[in-house]
Amino acid sequence: AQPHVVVLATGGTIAGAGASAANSATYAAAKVPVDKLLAGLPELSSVAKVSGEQVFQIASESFTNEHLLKLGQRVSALSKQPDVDGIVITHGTDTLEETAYFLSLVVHTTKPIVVVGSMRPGTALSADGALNLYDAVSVAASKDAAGKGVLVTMNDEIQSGRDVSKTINIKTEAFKSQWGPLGMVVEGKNYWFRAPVKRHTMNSEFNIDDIKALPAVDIVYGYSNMNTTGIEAYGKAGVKALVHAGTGNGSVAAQAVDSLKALRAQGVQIVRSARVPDGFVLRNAEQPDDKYDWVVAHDLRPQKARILAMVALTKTNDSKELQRIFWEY
Ligand SMILES: NC(=O)CC[C@H](N)C(=O)O
Repeated sequence: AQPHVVVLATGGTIAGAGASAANSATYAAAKVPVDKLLAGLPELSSVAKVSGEQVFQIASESFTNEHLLKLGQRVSALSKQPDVDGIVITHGTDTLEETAYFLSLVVHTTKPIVVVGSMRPGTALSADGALNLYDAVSVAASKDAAGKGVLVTMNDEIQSGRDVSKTINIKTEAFKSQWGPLGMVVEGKNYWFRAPVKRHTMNSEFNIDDIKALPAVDIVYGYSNMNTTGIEAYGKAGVKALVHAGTGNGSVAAQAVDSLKALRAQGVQIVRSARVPDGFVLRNAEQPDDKYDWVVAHDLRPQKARILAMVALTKTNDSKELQRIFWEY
């Protein structure tokens, strides 16, 4: 029998519609319902038995923690169904990487989970959504995609949901990872070149089935002439961890160091990340993390560090444990 793939639709440009075929950038996201998306792609029937569910119909910049929890719970429930072989999530590209990383941390399954979006609406010339979705379904339907964590199929590539980020807001070649794609998908066949080594899905100590709420974790951005208003406001608002998107190797302005130390003294976890797109933050370089009891974000960009900090804080508020988790995931 054909593999059964469930497509969970959440909105984004892959469900977008513009006024004319020349509108590649000006259009409304989250318009086309999942049934119509699937009906427009009859080629899927040769790859898998596909069923669709409309979970949300939103632009991904409006995703909240409640959306993450609801989606995670649905993916987890489906992954336990013996009649489901793989799951695809259609998603806006703006925060797609955050959702993909979240799912890779909390869903316990070896079944393929693939998150997919598009850069142009289906109404545009050279729309990319149809092929991206076809690739997502074919990867989700394939046995060789099992146990590789949550994947992202964009632009013929199979990326690790942990590593990949949106790097440009115009071209279809938008999703990149400094560590490279895991493989490519061409005409329904997967070509693998590497596998992730960080803990995910079946090997994660976190499980969506045990997570009822996510703690408040926010991000402050580092820049010259930085002021400390934001740091202090987040502290007053009761944030549980604050991610600092530092300059260079996660460096922190002197006045911000004082504010962050004061927050740490109140029990807030400080996660030192970097605003540069690539590389990774070294512990005790640029700032004495041991002395200040701060955590470094390893190679996670600020928005991904926020996701991991939220998930980790559901289990521990010990800074040494948090740092271990940041090295391992
Ligand atoms: N290319 C896109 O999907 C961007 C559309 C919208 N801002 C979203 O993220 O949902």
